[in-house]
This record gives sequence, C-alpha cells and structure tokens, in this order.
Amino acid sequence: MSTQMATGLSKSAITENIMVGFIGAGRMAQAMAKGFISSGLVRAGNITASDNNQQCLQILQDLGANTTRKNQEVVTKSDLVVLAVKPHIVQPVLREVAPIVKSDTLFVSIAAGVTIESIESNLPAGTRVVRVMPNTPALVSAGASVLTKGTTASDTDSELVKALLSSIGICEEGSESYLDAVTGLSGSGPAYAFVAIEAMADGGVKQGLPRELALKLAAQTLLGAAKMVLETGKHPGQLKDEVCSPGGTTIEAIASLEKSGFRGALIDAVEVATLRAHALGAKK
Ligand SMILES: NC(=O)C1=CN([C@@H]2O[C@H](COP(=O)(O)OP(=O)(O)OC[C@H]3O[C@@H](n4cnc5c(N)ncnc54)[C@H](O)[C@@H]3O)[C@@H](O)[C@H]2O)C=CC1
Ligand SMILES: O=C(O)[C@@H]1CCC=N1
Repeated sequence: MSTQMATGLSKSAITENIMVGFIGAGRMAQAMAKGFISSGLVRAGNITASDNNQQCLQILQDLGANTTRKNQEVVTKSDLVVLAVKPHIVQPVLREVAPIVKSDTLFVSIAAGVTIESIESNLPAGTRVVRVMPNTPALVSAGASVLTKGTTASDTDSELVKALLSSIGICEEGSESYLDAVTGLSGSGPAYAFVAIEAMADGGVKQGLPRELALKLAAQTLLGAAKMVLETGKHPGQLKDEVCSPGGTTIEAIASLEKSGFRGALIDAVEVATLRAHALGAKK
C-alpha cells in the first residue's frame, strides 16, 4: 500500500487518534494489537480490550493497552471495535453491547464464518460493519487478510481497516462470498505450513540431522520458497522445475509426494476448512 491513502491523508493521519477496541483478547486480538502498536499506527493507550480471562488481559496490559472485563466499556470508549471472540460468542456479545452502540462506531469482525448480515442484524440499523479474515502470522508482521465492507460501511472505513491490517501483513479487499474459502486457505493455512515444517524437520532428523538444525532448515526453506513465489512472479510449477535436475534428487522426492497424494491432500484440507467455516456461520 502506498503511504498516501485514497482519501489523500497519510495512514498515520487517519489512525493517529483513533480509539480501537477488542472484544476478546485472545490470540488474534493480541497479534493485531501488537502489530498496530509496533507499526506506530495506533497508540497503545488508545486501545481498550475486554475479556473474561485475566491472563489474556495481562498480555494486552503489558503492551500498554487498557483492559476491562466489561464489553460495553470497550464499545463506549472505541471508534472501531474488533469482534475477536469465537464465532459462537459473536451473537451473544452483539446482543449485550447493542443497546449502547453509538451511530458512529465501526465494527470489524474477524470471526470465521459469521456473516455480515448476521452481525448487522444484531446491531442498531445502519451500524457500519467490516468483515475480515486475518491469520496468525500477523504476530510477526507477515499476516494475510481479506476484508469485505458491510452494507453501510464506506470506502473510508475499508481504507482505515486496510491501513491497520497492512501494518501486520498484506490486506486485500474481496467479495464476502470469498471469505469462507479465504478462511480455509490463509486463515487456517499457517497450521498446514507448521505441519509441513514439522514433518520436513522429522525427515531431516530421520536422516541423522540434529533436531535444531533440521527445524531451522525446514522453516527457512518454506520462508524462502514463499518469498520466491511472491517476489519473482514466476509460477510455482516453474520454480519447482528449476529445483528438479534431470535424474536428480528432487524429482525422486516429487514423484514420491505425488504418489502419496500431497497435492490432493492440500486441496482437500482447504475444502474441508472452507466447509467448516460455512457451517460455523450457519450456527447462530
Ligand atoms: N486463531 C486464528 O488463527 C484465527 C482466528 N480467527 C478468528 O478470530 C476469533 C478469535 O480467535 P482466537 O483469537 O484464536 O481465539 P481465542 O480463544 O484465543 O480468543 C478468544 C477470546 O475471547 C474471550 N471470550 C470468550 N467469551 C467472551 C465474552 N463473552 N466476552 C469477551 N471475551 C470473551 C476468551 O476468553 C478468549 O480469550 C475467532 O472468531 C476466530 O474464528 C480468524 C483468523 C485466524
Ligand atoms: O480454526 C479456526 O476456526 C480459526 C479460523 C481460522 C483460523 N483459525
């Protein structure tokens, strides 16, 4: 994203004084708050988070944020409220805070599967909503998010949310119909990559490498391969071909992966996670 926003204001000018709230102070809220603060986009003192778990609140306090056990207090204090509770808690939380929602508060939901319609229908008519699917690499500023505007959210709202999410990785805007698949791909995807890293390291250990070295090599290999895809613009198939010497080691490994159904396993993983996101959204 360029340093100038579509509105003509710099990102920091848009976010400088914004009061950001988190309802739910778990893993994703912690990752997002840390990124917003460390990027300088949001002052720690301008963040308020609520949770019923003191350990989670302590982590936010350690970042310099304000904390409370009262969800309504977050809404009262914030211009932008991130709904960062589990999907089945979203509706009860919205019903709890709806009576005190001001007309100018923007709600941002990161809950898997929960539709814009179900969020808007539990808030006062006209409340602006943006739905986002982020992921945990936000914690190391390497997140991937997709956002969708609700029915009354403006371009300025989506630019604001995009600016915040761009401080913790990449952020794209897309149709709400994409979001369950985004959940199955990039929302859940870090877990698939962690399994791959762990398994590759196990392979190295099986062949006699020390565990620490094997893990470092496996993680750096996935990082490097991902960077090559993003930075060269080459098709991953071409990059794969460039590693496979005729009659060499890699093509042996690729043939083995194909026999094991590696591609199909990943395609199926994205599919079942997408279906699960859809099912979570259907549960009210
Ligand atoms: N963990 C991940 O990789 C991702 C999670 N998400 C979504 O983010 C949301 C949060 O997920 P996580 O941070 O992983 O969960 P988490 O379990 O770490 O955090 C949720 C927090 O909500 C708190 N909570 C429960 N009931 C509450 C209530 N009534 N009021 C206030 N706080 C309450 C819990 O104590 C917990 O700390 C979910 O909806 C999930 O679908 C989205 C993308 C990635
Ligand atoms: O597993 C889950 O339901 C959440 C949503 C995406 C990643 N974690």
